[in-house]
Amino acid sequence: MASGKTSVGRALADSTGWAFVDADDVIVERAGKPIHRIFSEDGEPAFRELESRVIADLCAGERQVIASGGGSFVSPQNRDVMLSGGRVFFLSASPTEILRRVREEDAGGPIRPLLAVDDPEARIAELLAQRAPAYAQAHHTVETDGVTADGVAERVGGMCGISVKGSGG
Ligand SMILES: Nc1ncnc2c1ncn2[C@@H]1O[C@H](COP(=O)(O)OP(=O)(O)O)[C@@H](O)[C@H]1O
Ligand SMILES: O=C(O)C1=C[C@@H](OP(=O)(O)O)[C@@H](O)[C@H](O)C1
Repeated sequence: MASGKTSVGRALADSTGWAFVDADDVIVERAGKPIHRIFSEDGEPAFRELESRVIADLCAGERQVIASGGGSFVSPQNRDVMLSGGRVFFLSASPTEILRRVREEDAGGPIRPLLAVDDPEARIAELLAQRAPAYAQAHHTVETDGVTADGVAERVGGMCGISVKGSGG
């Protein structure tokens, strides 16, 4: 969540001419409702099922940068599809930084469903701890605290031999 997948993914896509696809956007399109309503009306298991179908469909494509929701890499099935379909980057951020970014982004809108709790920072820390073994299986991990989104894109691009346009940091 708010690790910079969309910002970084778009910058990489712009620099390569590849398509940028946000898996959450495809989920919303297919469900015909926003993520917070999928969670509240259909439940998290229904969201995860739809997410798996979307990940499988997207990973069958080529020449694209895919940003997928922070929970998508937890499922072993999704992980296999993603790891065999391309290069997987885990963008890491601390709970404090994630909460700062989420608050800035979600100001006035519905909070991400998994963070609609009394202590969202503790919840983020808990989710990161639970998911750490899964995230450790990504091909690469990039720390993003204290680095701008452009700076992260430049680092990821560098690891792929891509010069990222317009990076300022
Ligand atoms: N490295 C970064 N440093 C500071 N803010 C960032 C960084 N990456 C993303 N952001 C900001 O955090 C918010 C979430 O970023 P986004 O790219 O949508 O993340 P994700 O797709 O992982 O949820 C946005 O407001 C974005 O501008
Ligand atoms: O971490 C998660 O389980 C989720 C992260 C969200 O995506 P972002 O990582 O883009 O916020 C979205 O898929 C959904 O709210 C569940």
